[in-house]
Amino acid sequence: TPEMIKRFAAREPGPGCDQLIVLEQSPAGADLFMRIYNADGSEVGACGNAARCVAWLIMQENAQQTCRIETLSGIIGGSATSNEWITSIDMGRPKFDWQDIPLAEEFHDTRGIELQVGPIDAPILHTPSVVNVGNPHAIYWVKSFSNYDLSGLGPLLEHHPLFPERANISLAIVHSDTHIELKVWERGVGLTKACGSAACAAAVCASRNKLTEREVKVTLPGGDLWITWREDDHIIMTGAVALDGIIELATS
Ligand SMILES: N[C@@H](CCC[C@H](N)C(=O)O)C(=O)O
Repeated sequence: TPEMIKRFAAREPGPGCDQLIVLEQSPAGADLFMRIYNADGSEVGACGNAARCVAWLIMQENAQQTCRIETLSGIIGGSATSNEWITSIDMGRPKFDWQDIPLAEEFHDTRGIELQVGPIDAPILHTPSVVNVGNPHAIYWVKSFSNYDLSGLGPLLEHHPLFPERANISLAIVHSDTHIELKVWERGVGLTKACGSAACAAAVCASRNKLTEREVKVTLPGGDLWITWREDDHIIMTGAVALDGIIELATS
């Protein structure tokens, strides 16, 4: 139940988690169905970091080089790399239409929508890019993080009436045409150290806005991810998997 998930995910007394992942048999014949619950108990369609971890587990346990994971938003594919601890996920295609994100109002150009924070003539944040990569994201482009209190602004934007299904909110700094740095307020969670789907969302929006190449490194407080938006429109996320947290959980 949502109450049980909230208790399990609570950071106090801890260790807690951002998401609780439940693995089931896949009705569509993939290796598994991955059910994703946020810390607030809500069920959602995508989680890049969980996908990487679950793909790693499937491939290690079955000595496979690839795998298929069904989620509420479709089937995504995992593949092993030459490094045992680095996994790639094909996160599928981004959706940019306002109905698909979804937004409550029609916007033709989702590269930058009218959603500002602060006074009309001197907004603190403005013109976020929006995209759905299995879940909804809004990305504000900023020069530095120090002027913004994401823990204060995040909840307001997550619950803004423009987002009928709420949204994940990111602040993104474009350091170069191959490097983005990200801070994320996750829907149903709060500030996070890492968000794979936000990294994908920021990468495709940056490239769509001609701020970066189609292949970028995305730095989050918890580490780096490498995102490639392929010419066939699929987003490939590559990053590390570690077991330390799992060992800690299992023995405590
Ligand atoms: N909070 C997100 C789902 C989880 C995102 C995740 N941590 C990731 O790595 O992508 C949502 O509600 O959409």
